[in-house]
Amino acid sequence: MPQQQPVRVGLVGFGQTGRQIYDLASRSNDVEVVAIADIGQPDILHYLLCAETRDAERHTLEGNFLVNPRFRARLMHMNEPREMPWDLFDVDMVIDATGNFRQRHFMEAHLNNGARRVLLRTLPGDDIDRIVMPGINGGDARVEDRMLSAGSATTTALCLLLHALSREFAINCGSMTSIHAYTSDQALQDYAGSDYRRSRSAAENIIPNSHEAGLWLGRILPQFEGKIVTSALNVPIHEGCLLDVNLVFADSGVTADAVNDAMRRQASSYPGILDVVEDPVVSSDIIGNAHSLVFDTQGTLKAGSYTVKTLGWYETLGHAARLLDVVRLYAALDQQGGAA
Ligand SMILES: NC(=O)c1ccc[n+]([C@@H]2O[C@H](COP(=O)([O-])OP(=O)(O)OC[C@H]3O[C@@H](n4cnc5c(N)ncnc54)[C@H](O)[C@@H]3O)[C@@H](O)[C@H]2O)c1
Repeated sequence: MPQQQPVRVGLVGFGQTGRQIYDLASRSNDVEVVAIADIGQPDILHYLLCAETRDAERHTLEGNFLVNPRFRARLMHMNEPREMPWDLFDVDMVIDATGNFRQRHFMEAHLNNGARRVLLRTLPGDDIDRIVMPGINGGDARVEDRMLSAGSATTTALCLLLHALSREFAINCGSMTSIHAYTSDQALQDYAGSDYRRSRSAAENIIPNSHEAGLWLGRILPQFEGKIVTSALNVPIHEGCLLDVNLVFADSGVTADAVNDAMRRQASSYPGILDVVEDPVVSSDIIGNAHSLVFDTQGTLKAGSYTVKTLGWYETLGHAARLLDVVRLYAALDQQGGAA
């Protein structure tokens, strides 16, 4: 059997998510990051990587290359998708981890420059080929897909909860609030931004925010199209997010214990992706956890006849891990079907 070549990834954006993807790939045996485009200076990007990772000495900067024991990645100081020369690096998948290039025309620019596929770290801004979540709708992926999104960390956590519970119960509708760590697009001090509340200091406030998960849910789980409303509260913590979901069940007999038991049973169907915690954890306990949802059995409460409230934890590391899972999913499809 011929040895399978590592999948070659190009990264756009070496921020929190980009660095997590790079570090995870450097510890894998099947994915290589071969080129990275970012507006940051190479020495600063290397410094940030080393500040956040364990075994920082594994990552060195050699000229314009970030080097680790498994591969070398060319750092490219550029900011326009149409200028990024993916053909020079024989890139299988470009991962956009900036959140800035969610429209089709940006994704087409990466494809025109030689990338075989493009994967967004965020929900898309336009209609694209597929929003893919391994373990949830990975079976729908097609070898001809080119423009992809892995959703977002919050969307994945919500989809996992709905996917797992709907295997055991009928769910009529619900609401989700993500109690979310602040993100780098928020201002530390009050600063005029894209909307009123997001112009207020992230370090000092609980900031109510919209969330697009509900708009795209039907593309991932068609049975929930238009049934779940979604929003966020951005809070002054650096990392660790909490998903608060109220679900209205069709059957009044569904108890909090039944929901917890179902999640305990279902967790084994999503290895490495969904976990269940029985301990009284708080947000900092979840940092470094690569699951996309850690369901909290102590948070489950029943209200009235049909409504059950649930809590679940997640952090961006889980999303970085899922992005690499999508890369692997398409590599396996290419392997089975021959690269299109
Ligand atoms: N981290 C989260 O919890 C979270 C949650 C939801 C959404 N998001 C969004 O996802 C995106 C990525 O998240 P992150 O936390 O990794 O962000 P980040 O700010 O840490 O990283 C973004 C990186 O992209 C680079 N960049 C920006 N514009 C660029 C351009 N034109 N060309 C090349 N590089 C460019 C920046 O220099 C930075 O290194 C952001 O839009 C963020 O708002 C993040």
